[in-house]
Amino acid sequence: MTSNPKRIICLSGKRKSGKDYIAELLHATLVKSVIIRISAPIKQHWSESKGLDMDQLMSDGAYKEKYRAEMIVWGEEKRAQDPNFFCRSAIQMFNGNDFPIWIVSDLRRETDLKFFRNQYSECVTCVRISASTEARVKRGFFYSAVIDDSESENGLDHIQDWDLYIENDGDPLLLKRQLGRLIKICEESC
Ligand SMILES: Nc1ncnc2c1ncn2[C@@H]1O[C@H](COP(=O)(O)OP(=O)(O)OP(=O)(O)O)[C@@H](O)[C@H]1O
Ligand SMILES: C[C@@](O)(CCOP(=O)(O)O)CC(=O)O
Repeated sequence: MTSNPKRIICLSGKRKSGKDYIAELLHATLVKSVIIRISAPIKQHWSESKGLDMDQLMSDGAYKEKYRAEMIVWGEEKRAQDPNFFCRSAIQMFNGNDFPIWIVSDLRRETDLKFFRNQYSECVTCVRISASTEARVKRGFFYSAVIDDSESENGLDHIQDWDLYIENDGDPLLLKRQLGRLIKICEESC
């Protein structure tokens, strides 16, 4: 029987706020961690059914932006049948139960937040990452109503009880200090 996970860090924030960047920084320090990407099963389905490049869909380049709106629609159809489908699939896909620390890199919807807070209430830390529009634009963000006014981007805007907030506007010292708090929480849990 597995006693994992010991700690789950759930990251949320708008696109280009730095969720993946921060997930990677945490993962590099926390040797017993795995990054779980809720979007990965969606991208896997898209790469397989449409012949798209999975590596590019998973990366931070412009390629995935071409397909984002369509992937959102497809994902929402699946979620309407089973809201937790992608959370469960992603945990399985990344072999979550083999790792004590999970870094969930992309909470976007209230159903995602509730899934982790309800299923793993004793060990979950939910983090909201923010970045100025200016910083996000420098990282490749451009406004598109169909994406940026949708639940995928705004589904967690109303949440007030985040366990921790991270400002990721490009100040490396501030970021280091904020990540230090998360790393401590993880180390104390193992
Ligand atoms: N603090 C930072 N310093 C330097 N580069 C950064 C920082 N934060 C993010 N970036 C860069 O900005 C780009 C976008 O960041 P990232 O992919 O982490 O955002 P995201 O929130 O995961 O976006 P998306 O929702 O589109 O996946 C990446 O190229 C990343 O390396
Ligand atoms: C389609 C979608 O999963 C793409 C997310 O890609 P990323 O986390 O921004 O790399 C967004 C969504 O599910 O709403």
